[in-house]
Amino acid sequence: MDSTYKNILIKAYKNINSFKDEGQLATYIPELANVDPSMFGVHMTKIDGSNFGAGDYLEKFSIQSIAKVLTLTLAYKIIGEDLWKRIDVEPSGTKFDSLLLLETYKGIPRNPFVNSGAIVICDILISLLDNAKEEFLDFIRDISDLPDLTYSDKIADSEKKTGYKNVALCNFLKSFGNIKNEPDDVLDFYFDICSLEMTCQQLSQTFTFLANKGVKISDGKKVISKNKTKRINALMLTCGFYDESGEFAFRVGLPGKSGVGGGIVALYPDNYSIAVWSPQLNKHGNSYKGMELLENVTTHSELSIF
Ligand SMILES: NC(=O)CC[C@H](N)C(=O)O
Repeated sequence: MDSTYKNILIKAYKNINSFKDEGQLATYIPELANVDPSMFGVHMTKIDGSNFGAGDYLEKFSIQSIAKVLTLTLAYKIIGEDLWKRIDVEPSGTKFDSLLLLETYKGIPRNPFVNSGAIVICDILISLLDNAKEEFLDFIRDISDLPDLTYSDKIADSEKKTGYKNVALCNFLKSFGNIKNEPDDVLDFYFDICSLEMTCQQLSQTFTFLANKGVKISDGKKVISKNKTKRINALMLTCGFYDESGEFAFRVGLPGKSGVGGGIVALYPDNYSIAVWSPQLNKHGNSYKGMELLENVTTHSELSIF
């Protein structure tokens, strides 16, 4: 990777690493409370394949809600625009697990990235595929060129034991007719996709297709059309950080997606994908240092979509 980018990443990493972390671990999923809170890594992959990482970028972590972009990609690829009959494309302005607007909008989630929207996507995939759990894994292994990617049973089981809010969301959606399968099956699949583990390097590599008009950078294979890529990126920009999506666009200026494991992935279309991990979260459930680092990178590189 060219030295300008490397230097920007190294400087940003060192700078933010010296900050006092103002975030907290996500303890509502018991297994996530066992993560070393001092972990901090970043990795960038450019669409020419060059890449560079700093800090703990080779450590695996739970990608949690970042997986929602990948389930959306697969469902959207298969059923196209019919998807939007069951999920809207508006920012929610609420926390990721809020029940509030579901009643107002009669069981239509505001967008695919709040938990309710991602649960509906899981339901859609279960209806479309013979074995959603295995076929989704095949899909992400294929788009990432990472055949070893897998779910963490430990994390999925931990969330299954305590995920009462998601159980409530799924049953509430079912009462409006927006869940077609058994809620238990849908929730099992939802907890599985949230338990996926990746390193920052693997995550930035996996997301390069969204920075490359829907095309894999390794072999030129189309993952999803240009138009659908535009829409997925638009959703990441407007809804990727829940009630902090405006703040992320304002400070960082890139489409991105966060997870309560402390990961964030962001894209600069036609240029690069970047993944950062620091497990301590701000009050909106987004990585505190992760956001600081990405703001530093786009400010010093003077490269953002705006
Ligand atoms: N924002 C997130 O990463 C939330 C995902 C988490 N599995 C949950 O449903 O609560």
